[in-house]
Amino acid sequence: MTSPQTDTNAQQTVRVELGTRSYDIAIGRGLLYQAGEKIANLLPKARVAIITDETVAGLHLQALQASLDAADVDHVSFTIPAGESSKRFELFDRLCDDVLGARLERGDAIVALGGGVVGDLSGFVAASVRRGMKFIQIPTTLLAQVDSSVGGKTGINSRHGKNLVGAFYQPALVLADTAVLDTLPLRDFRAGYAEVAKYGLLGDEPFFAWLEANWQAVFAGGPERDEAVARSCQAKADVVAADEFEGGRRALLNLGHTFGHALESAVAYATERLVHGEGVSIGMMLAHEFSQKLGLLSEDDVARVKRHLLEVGLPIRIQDIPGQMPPADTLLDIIAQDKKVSRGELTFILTRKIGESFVEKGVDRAQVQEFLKEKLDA
Ligand SMILES: NC(=O)c1ccc[n+]([C@@H]2O[C@H](COP(=O)([O-])OP(=O)(O)OC[C@H]3O[C@@H](n4cnc5c(N)ncnc54)[C@H](O)[C@@H]3O)[C@@H](O)[C@H]2O)c1
Ligand SMILES: O=C(O)C(=O)C[C@@H](O)[C@H](O)[C@H](O)COP(=O)(O)O
Ligand SMILES: [Zn+2]
Repeated sequence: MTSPQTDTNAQQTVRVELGTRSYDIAIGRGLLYQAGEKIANLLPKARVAIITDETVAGLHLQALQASLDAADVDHVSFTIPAGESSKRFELFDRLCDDVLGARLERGDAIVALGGGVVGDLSGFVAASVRRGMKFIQIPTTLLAQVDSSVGGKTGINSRHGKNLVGAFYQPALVLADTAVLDTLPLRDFRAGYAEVAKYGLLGDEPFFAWLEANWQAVFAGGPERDEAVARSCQAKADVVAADEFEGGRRALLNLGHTFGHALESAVAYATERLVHGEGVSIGMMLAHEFSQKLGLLSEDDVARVKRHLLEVGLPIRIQDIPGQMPPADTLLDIIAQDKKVSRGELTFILTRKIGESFVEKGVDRAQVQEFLKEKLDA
């Protein structure tokens, strides 16, 4: 595994190695103010369409616009409503029309300023308009800085399930200004932390142990937060460089998502009930408990995962989601639409030990159904 590089301003860089499509993830406080200069250097004379959401626009859009002005970069801005329900076809359609209406060319750039919703939707617009424009991510949530801005998965949700329409499309640059996380509500910070913990759980027990010892400092800000972001980005960059299109190992990044996505879909992406990172937290707990049920994982490891997710304030049970949940059969039907399904067979990310997850194909539906029933009745 490579390590993040640190420069004299305490900014760190992680490189995603993908041949001619390689790119840097810059991490550090204050990067938003350098965005104009960095974009002008990377894409001289390019025009920029900023896509953001209403909440982020009120907090951080002006700083980005001022930085682009200072670097003489011409820009337009488009704003979408905040929240998961914006990851839908109507907004994709509207944004494509907005970008084409502004007469941006293929060599111009879409800049996603926001969380994973803005990033996933804007990336799909960038992949589609003129068959591919330049794309830059400026992630403003913890989740987007450690996960969604890296690796090129873009797309929208469908009534058939989560992220079912989209494209692999890599950004040309990621600028993660960790100072913008100071305005993030605690609920969204926690949700992003679930994806941070995921990297430890899926493949790096020492990182999980480091999080157990340092999570309070990560939540408080300061150097531990930046370190958690950089280590997470490095973990994701390594996996993506090895398996960009999820032929095998990349599916490990889906730990907790087979259950989690079904839960998000079951609540119709209503973020007042469940946000993605919360679904991942419950899904990771379920994946570890399911691994134990299959005789793969020890009770002690399950208890350790549970203790940490609980101490940071994340939900771990389906019953933690407010309101009525559908029965096991319905959840199983949703899981059957998961993108990892192959020839009708279910795939899950299971675990032998903390930090040793693996991809299991051909998981027996009856066992999943029985497990979900037990969990819903518990
Ligand atoms: N492409 C990928 O690899 C990938 C990885 C993980 C998750 N995702 C997707 O990401 C989405 C979840 O992303 P998210 O958790 O960032 O949600 P989000 O984009 O909805 O952001 C959460 C909330 O935080 C607000 N917000 C954003 N930045 C802020 C800031 N700095 N200060 C104050 N408020 C701010 C937003 O307006 C929103 O209300 C899901 O759709 C999920 O499927 C994609
Ligand atoms: O980048 C990946 O690969 C991931 O699986 C990261 C996940 O955290 C993320 O939620 C992703 O969007 C899920 O991918 P999907 O293919 O299951 O939609
Ligand atoms: Zn995720």
